Amino acid sequence: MINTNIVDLLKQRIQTIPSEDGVNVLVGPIKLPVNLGGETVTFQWYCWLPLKSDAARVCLSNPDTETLIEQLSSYNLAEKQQSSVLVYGDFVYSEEALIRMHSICHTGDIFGSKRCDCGYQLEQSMKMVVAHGSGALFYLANHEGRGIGLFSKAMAYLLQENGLDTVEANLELGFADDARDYSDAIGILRHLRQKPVTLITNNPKKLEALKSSGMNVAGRMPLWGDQSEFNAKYLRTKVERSGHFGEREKRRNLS
Ligand SMILES: Nc1nc2c(ncn2[C@@H]2O[C@H](COP(=O)(O)OP(=O)(O)OP(=O)(O)O)[C@@H](O)[C@H]2O)c(=O)[nH]1
Repeated sequence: MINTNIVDLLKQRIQTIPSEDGVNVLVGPIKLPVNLGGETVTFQWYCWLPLKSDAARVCLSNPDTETLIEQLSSYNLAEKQQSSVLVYGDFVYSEEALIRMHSICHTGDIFGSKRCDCGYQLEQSMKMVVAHGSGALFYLANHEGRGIGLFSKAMAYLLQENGLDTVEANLELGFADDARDYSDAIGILRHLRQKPVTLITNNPKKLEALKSSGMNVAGRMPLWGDQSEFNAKYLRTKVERSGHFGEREKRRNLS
């Protein structure tokens, strides 16, 4: 039996959002002051928990906070990763908002690896959202290595050290070049905002996923930078083999 005060406190910030194959339980907003290039910027942070099949059925038939809290410890969540989103400004009502769907990169985002441009893109896109005045950064935790997972990415790196490019390495290990799915994140985005969004990306697949969901996409903002001898081949492969928009392709206004 959970203390009723605890349940009352949490239930105001917990929502259940139907997804393609279950539900996403969204918790937030939570005030999050962030050090962004030496300045403290306050975001509103939300985290979501995808529940599929049985767990989703239980949650849908009995969507109360007490049941959720009781079941939490059985989900073994520290062994899995949950995605989250940092929201900035008047996200519901602002006429324009910048969105970044950032795929987790343990090596680039946490260690600052220069083999890719992920760490740079993460910090830069947060700065862009803040400078714009309204937007959101989705941090997608089930996207590591374009969906192959961290351990497999480590194996892919070894293959790349022996001459394979990013696409070839993924394929040789039996994966698709890009196995990422955006549907849960898009469901959360649509829950948080209906007005148009501009997506920060060089990846046409992200843009297409958002547009085909019915989301109102006003345009695209490119994000290139932090190029070095260490990531030159990686960046070239993105454009030449994965179909990313090149650096010289102008930002697109889709409206
Ligand atoms: N398999 C694999 N994944 C990588 C490698 N380097 C970075 N990644 C992953 O690639 C993902 C980022 O994808 P990118 O193709 O760099 O960029 P994108 O997200 O498709 O496009 P942008 O929105 O323009 O950044 C992250 O999940 C990284 O972990 C690599 O060498 N091999």
